[in-house]
Amino acid sequence: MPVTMNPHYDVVVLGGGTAGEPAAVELAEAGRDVALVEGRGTPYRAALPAASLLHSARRGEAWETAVARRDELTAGPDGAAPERAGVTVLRGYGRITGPGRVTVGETTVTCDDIVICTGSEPVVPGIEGLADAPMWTADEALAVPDLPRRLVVLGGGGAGCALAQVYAAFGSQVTLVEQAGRLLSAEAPFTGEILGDALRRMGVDLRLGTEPVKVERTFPGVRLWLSDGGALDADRVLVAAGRRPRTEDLALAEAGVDLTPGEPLPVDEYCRVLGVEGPVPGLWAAGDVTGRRTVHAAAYQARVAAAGVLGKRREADYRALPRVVPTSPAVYAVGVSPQEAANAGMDLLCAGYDLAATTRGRVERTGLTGRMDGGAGGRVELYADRSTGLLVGAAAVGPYAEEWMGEITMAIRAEIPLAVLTEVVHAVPAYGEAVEASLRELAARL
Ligand SMILES: Cc1cc2nc3c(=O)[nH]c(=O)nc-3n(C[C@H](O)[C@H](O)[C@H](O)COP(=O)(O)OP(=O)(O)OC[C@H]3O[C@@H](n4cnc5c(N)ncnc54)[C@H](O)[C@@H]3O)c2cc1C
Ligand SMILES: NC(=O)c1ccc[n+]([C@@H]2O[C@H](COP(=O)([O-])OP(=O)(O)OC[C@H]3O[C@@H](n4cnc5c(N)ncnc54)[C@H](O)[C@@H]3O)[C@@H](O)[C@H]2O)c1
Repeated sequence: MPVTMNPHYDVVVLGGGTAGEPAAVELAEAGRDVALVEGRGTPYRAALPAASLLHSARRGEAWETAVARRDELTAGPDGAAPERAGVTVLRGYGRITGPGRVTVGETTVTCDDIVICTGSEPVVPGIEGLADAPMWTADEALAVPDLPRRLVVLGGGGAGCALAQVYAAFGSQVTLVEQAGRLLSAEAPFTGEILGDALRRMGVDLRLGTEPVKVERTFPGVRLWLSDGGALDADRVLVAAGRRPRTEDLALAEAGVDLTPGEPLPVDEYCRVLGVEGPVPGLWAAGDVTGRRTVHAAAYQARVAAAGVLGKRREADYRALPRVVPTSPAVYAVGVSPQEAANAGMDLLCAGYDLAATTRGRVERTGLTGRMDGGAGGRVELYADRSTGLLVGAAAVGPYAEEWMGEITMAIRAEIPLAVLTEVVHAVPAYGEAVEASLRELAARL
């Protein structure tokens, strides 16, 4: 009887989302024989449909037009990029079944290197009755055409705020329930305050410092009882209560990797997976599965891991990774947050400036009745480490803050001295005026 050989690849990339697809393409373009294992028909890209709906809302499009635009964007046109680069795409959920061995359905393949890019999955809180209620996670909401009349959004992190704004902009009556006392609780408090103001102006009912304790189906809708004694009636609940790394298909105990369900896969600065005895040869990871939580972090780690597979030593540097909520106004944060600095015992110097005091702010705040954020305020805050005199973090809220805060990202990453930064001249009218004023204040106080 002939012996059937398992197909062998140089590299198997597990998961073809934001991290996996570019990793596979880069490795194939460098001449490696690559298989990409993807569980879904089309790879998952939550940021894209959410940003598309927010863009449509800003343009004042009808819901049906917005959904059509979202679906067109999510489906293509780059769906075939891996195949074009010569990657073999294996459809189905893959499992690591041994060192250098991946099984997809009935097929087992072997390889020299595995790059794990399995992403994350939504956390659904174990609230009594929630599982039986009409409920979406963000993944489901971003794939269906429905526009609920009354929607409860559970969670006031980036995803909850963005989705609350989407549905409120298209006419749903939205209530957002956040267990912490403020929105975006990991970021500087002013960010959640200004964004909350914008959401309230759009009609979103914010319930902060409370959480559902029980959920009951009330055909055709749902009733939620809150810990503060209140109750809410809605047609649907959208759960945006966080995500956890997806690691259940990774049988890594044999490789000496100590995995706790729901916890990130440990990696070093080269994106090598860490076992109890150090980096595991031939095992790499990138994206949400490592505990990073943004598109750009996933793409960055994918490049670092691909370089490692190709034998180049590229070290990841996370000091200036941006965090973005692309709402109106947008929230942007980079580097150390005030909370992180306090936890680390860092002596943080803070300087800030309101956008309303800039020329552009004064111009734009006149006659705002038709704008989606209703003219909510905006602000920049910059953070320096007093002991080094260097910028270590920043936060901003304002129209397209993610665009005009790029220079601060660069300044943190390149460790540009404040004495140089304060000599940079910004055009007027532009929100860079607020950045310039904050830099001068920091420099004066050092
Ligand atoms: C509502 C929402 C909005 C967001 N908005 C933004 C934003 O504006 N900006 C931003 O930077 N980030 C945003 N994010 C976060 C961003 O989507 C993620 O950080 C990013 O997608 C992570 O990329 P990844 O490749 O690690 O995982 P994913 O993109 O989740 O890809 C993982 C892929 O692996 C596949 N997979 C999983 N397990 C297996 C397996 N065993 N076998 C085969 N395939 C498998 C999945 O099907 C999936 O396609 C948002 C997230 C959400 C939920
Ligand atoms: N624009 C975006 O939406 C955006 C942008 C960048 C990254 N992301 C990423 O997407 C992922 C998902 O975002 P997210 O906002 O769901 O996660 P998150 O962890 O940022 O926020 C979840 C929020 O839900 C709250 N919460 C949890 N359980 C609750 C309960 N039972 N009742 C009330 N509130 C509860 C938490 O207190 C927290 O504020 C994150 O990893 C995030 O970094 C999103």
